[in-house]
Amino acid sequence: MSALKIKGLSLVRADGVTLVDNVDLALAPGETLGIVGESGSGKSLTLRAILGILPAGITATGEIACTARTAMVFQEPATALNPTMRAGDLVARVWRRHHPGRSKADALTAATELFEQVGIDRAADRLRAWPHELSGGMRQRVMIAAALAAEPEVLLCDEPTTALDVRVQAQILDLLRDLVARRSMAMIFVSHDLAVVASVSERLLVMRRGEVVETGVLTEVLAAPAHEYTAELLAANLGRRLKSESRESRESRESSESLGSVTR
Ligand SMILES: Nc1ncnc2c1ncn2[C@@H]1O[C@H](COP(=O)(O)OP(=O)(O)OP(=O)(O)O)[C@@H](O)[C@H]1O
Repeated sequence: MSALKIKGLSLVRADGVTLVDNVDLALAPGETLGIVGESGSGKSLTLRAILGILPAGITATGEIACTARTAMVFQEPATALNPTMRAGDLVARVWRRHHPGRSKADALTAATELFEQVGIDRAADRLRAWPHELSGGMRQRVMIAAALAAEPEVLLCDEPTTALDVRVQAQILDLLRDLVARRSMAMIFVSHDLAVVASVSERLLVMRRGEVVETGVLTEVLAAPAHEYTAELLAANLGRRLKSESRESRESRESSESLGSVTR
């Protein structure tokens, strides 16, 4: 049984331009699916269609069957968080919406526990922080805590690490992997970055210009991409990794050389 099944989803702009074309997708309970594709390929709109929050003027046709509770983590925690609401209140508010009749005190206790689960230290203090007092990584942890407050069975993540530096990005990816495993939650993770998607996904779906060009088990797609575009993404990714590896080895050589000159 699928937690989510999409059949023939098309999204069309008011002027008749097709933005997403005949997308099929299925997600089993507990499964992680990565959607990769260049900017404008229709990844975000597909997620928005699942949640029923399409921008005005875009019409959907096709079928979306979703029996699971869903919650979304957006790309930009700086703008997605309400600047006039303390971090704890934001999470507590989402929790209360999903636990009607429970007290504000219960909600704050739940928010503290959620902060701890997403690795926010000094959780009780941080509940009172304003978004602008938190780092980008901490803000994204708050957004994840708010999503978890809805107790989702499917977590939808739209470029959740793109605005973060590489070190913090790795921490958030670790956190998501851990949460998905601990909660047996399914996840759809969207990014333009194949390496990022590959680090959290069991299955991969490749989109280009609104169409699905390839889908399959991640390791199989990476080992033998069937579509030229997937092969291009893979080659670009390998190239980038090689470049960053050679930069790291140059930097570590330089730092050991400068260490050598100090000790000499
Ligand atoms: N509100 C909107 N009104 C009209 N067109 C839109 C709207 N939002 C997105 N589009 C168009 O739909 C197409 C798909 O956009 P979408 O945001 O889903 O792409 P994406 O793959 O998520 O890329 P990105 O990572 O840049 O967001 C693009 O051509 C985009 O310009």
